[in-house]
Amino acid sequence: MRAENPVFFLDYDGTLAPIAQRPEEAFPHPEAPRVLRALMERHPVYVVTGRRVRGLEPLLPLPGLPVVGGHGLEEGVLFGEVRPLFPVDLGPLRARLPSCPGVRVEDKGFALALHYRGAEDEEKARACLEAWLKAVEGLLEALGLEALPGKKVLELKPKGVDKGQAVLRLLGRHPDHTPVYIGDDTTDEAAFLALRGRGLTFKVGEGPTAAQGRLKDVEEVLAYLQTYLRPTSL
Ligand SMILES: O=P(O)(O)OC[C@H]1O[C@H](O[C@H]2O[C@H](CO)[C@@H](O)[C@H](O)[C@H]2O)[C@H](O)[C@@H](O)[C@@H]1O
Repeated sequence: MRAENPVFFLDYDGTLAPIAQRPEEAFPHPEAPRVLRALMERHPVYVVTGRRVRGLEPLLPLPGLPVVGGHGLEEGVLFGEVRPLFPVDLGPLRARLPSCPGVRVEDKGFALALHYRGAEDEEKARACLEAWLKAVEGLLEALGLEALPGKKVLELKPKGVDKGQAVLRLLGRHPDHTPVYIGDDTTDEAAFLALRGRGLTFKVGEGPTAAQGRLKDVEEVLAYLQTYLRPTSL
């Protein structure tokens, strides 16, 4: 399945980079920088990630690559300007962080990611986070925040901002293009739903999804993207 005149929306973790034990160790597939550079010369390309835009720079050395960070909370280009899109105050939540053994806090400024990957007992850490979530329900409501579960992570971020909304905003800038969205996580489902009937969507890996197609792993993602680098037959 290949789109004519595509605009690419690519998730990072689990899509361009295999999942790693810690966020800072999630290096892209060795082919990813070359393929992305070549794609960018031919078509519009955006990375749509839950990470901070700046957080991608040490991993993906592609100056000028457009990135939507924080599931739509900020937008910019790698090694260039980045602008926040929504106001957020996480101060009161920072004062109520959970004390769950093995849970690591990634403070992105506009969102908190509570990671339990690698905890000695991941299930216990997840259950502890659930209990904490119940305890801070009222505070989240008052701050206009919501919890977004991802791969062994629970993210607290402003309500109503998601990759679906982000991708529709970006697509508005490319009205004559066909969106191709590839992602692996539950957080990508909002984009799959938003793009229903408008382009091509691919879920990476197993699990229920609203995407139309499936790619087995990061290796298959790169192989698929490379099909857009071959000359088309006349
Ligand atoms: O939207 P994405 O590009 O998929 O980013 C989602 C989150 O990715 C990172 O966490 C995930 O990947 C880590 C590295 O592989 C892994 O250790 C962790 O368990 C995953 O949840 C990142 O740290 C988060 O900020 C992103 O929101």
